[in-house]
Amino acid sequence: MTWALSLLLNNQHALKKLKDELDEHVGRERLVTESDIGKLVYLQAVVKETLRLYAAGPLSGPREFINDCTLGGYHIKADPRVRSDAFEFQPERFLTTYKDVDVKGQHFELRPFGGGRRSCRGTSFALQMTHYALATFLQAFEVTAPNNTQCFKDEDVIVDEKKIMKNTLTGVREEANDFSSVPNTPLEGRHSSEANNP
Ligand code: HEM
Repeated sequence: MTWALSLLLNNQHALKKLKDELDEHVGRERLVTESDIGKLVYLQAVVKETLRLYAAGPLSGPREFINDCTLGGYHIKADPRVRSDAFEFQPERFLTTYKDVDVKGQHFELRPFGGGRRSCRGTSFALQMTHYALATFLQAFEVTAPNNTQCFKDEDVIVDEKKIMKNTLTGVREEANDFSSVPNTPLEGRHSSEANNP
């Protein structure tokens, strides 16, 4: 969830596309439900692309091919040109070139949940919850980068993993929570702020 949000904030076009999809398929009169997820194909692509870039549990052993090699009869090139955009956040790849690739262990190029008999038992639950929580959060809140403008490369939102781990483990929050301006219901807040600026 953290990586998905930071990637979306650093790629505002993707954030807009995701919010447009929510507006189109769910609207603003009700909150998204789990039964909407199937229609939200861009949301699914965003989650896949996040899992591709930042595998939450790289337990199967992260690997990097720094030299050309042959493995099990397959020749593997250490050439970044094989997939030049590998480090780019491009959810669209899962709607086009890689549209049939899923994350459930059947496709060897993307296995954030592992594969085979010891693959993750929580795959379906984790995906359902990630889609649902991300969709609900984005539908209900306007998220912006700290400077409240579009992020550009030199001022990207940086996720400090060590700080997140420390805060998660100790339950510490960096900033004091000020809920005074939080509306009663998230959707109400979104509507009222937009009512002033239609
Ligand atoms: C995005 C969230 C998650 C990711 C990326 C993830 C990833 C993984 C990975 C890579 C493995 C090792 C698979 C292997 O050795 O081949 C694993 C194992 C496992 N995961 Fe997850 N997991 C997630 C969420 C969950 C959740 C929510 C649950 C339970 C509700 C869960 C339960 C398990 C269990 C029980 C195993 C051990 C399976 C075994 O060894 O037989 N995981 N997970």
